Amino acid sequence: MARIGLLGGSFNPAHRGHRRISLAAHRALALDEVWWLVSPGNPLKPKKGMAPYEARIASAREIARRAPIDVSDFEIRAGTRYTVDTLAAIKRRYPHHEFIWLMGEDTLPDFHKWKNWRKLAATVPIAVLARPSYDDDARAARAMGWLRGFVRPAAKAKNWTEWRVPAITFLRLPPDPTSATSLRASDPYWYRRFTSAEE
Ligand SMILES: Nc1ncnc2c1ncn2[C@@H]1O[C@H](COP(=O)(O)OP(=O)(O)OP(=O)(O)O)[C@@H](O)[C@H]1O
Ligand SMILES: O=C(O)c1ccc[n+]([C@@H]2O[C@H](COP(=O)([O-])O)[C@@H](O)[C@H]2O)c1
Repeated sequence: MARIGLLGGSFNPAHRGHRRISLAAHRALALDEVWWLVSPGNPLKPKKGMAPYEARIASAREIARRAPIDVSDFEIRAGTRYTVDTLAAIKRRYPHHEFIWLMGEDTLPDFHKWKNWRKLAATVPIAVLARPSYDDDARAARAMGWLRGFVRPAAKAKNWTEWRVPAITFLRLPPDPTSATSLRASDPYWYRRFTSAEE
């Protein structure tokens, strides 16, 4: 049974923060691998400003080099956009793997807007990864009203495969302030490096 952490994201572009949190989660959760699921399009984010898929996946491959991280276009192949659908499809496709959903603290305040988020939380355990300056918002998140009853101690996080779902744990990882938003602000045309000249 391979133990896989799934980090879904826009990766617009991928950055050092993604790599650091993935490596820290790899250790904290005793994972075999982290899979970066590069999203064809986050249903809650505007399309405007989203670089081509090809560039986002290429940037992810560059950042993930020589790490136990696999960059995946699973959502393109499965035709899924919503995480709850992706998780159902990935569990069907890999019945012998154990999966845990990884998400940064900044995604928790909007988690109650995700499609069937309670069902999602009942599909795989969730590990929330610390992100500088987002911890108060995360604790106060609307979804936490329901999820609070399912919190598991980070000290026992390596036992996640034994948890009955829903289960959510908060990992206090070394903080990394990097964000794709600030990278785009300093280099709006970053994706040109990754797209073919003909385009
Ligand atoms: N520095 C970081 N610390 C903790 N979690 C992070 C960090 N950067 C990204 N994440 C998490 O990784 C996942 C994918 O993030 P995403 O690709 O949206 O990058 P981002 O930097 O948050 O992008 P943007 O600034 O465009 O919103 C999300 O769950 C996000 O919370
Ligand atoms: O399923 C949903 O309704 C849903 C709504 C918003 C975001 N997500 C997922 O959350 C992950 C993080 O997205 P992002 O754009 O913040 O990097 C990515 O895998 C998205 O597909 C999923």
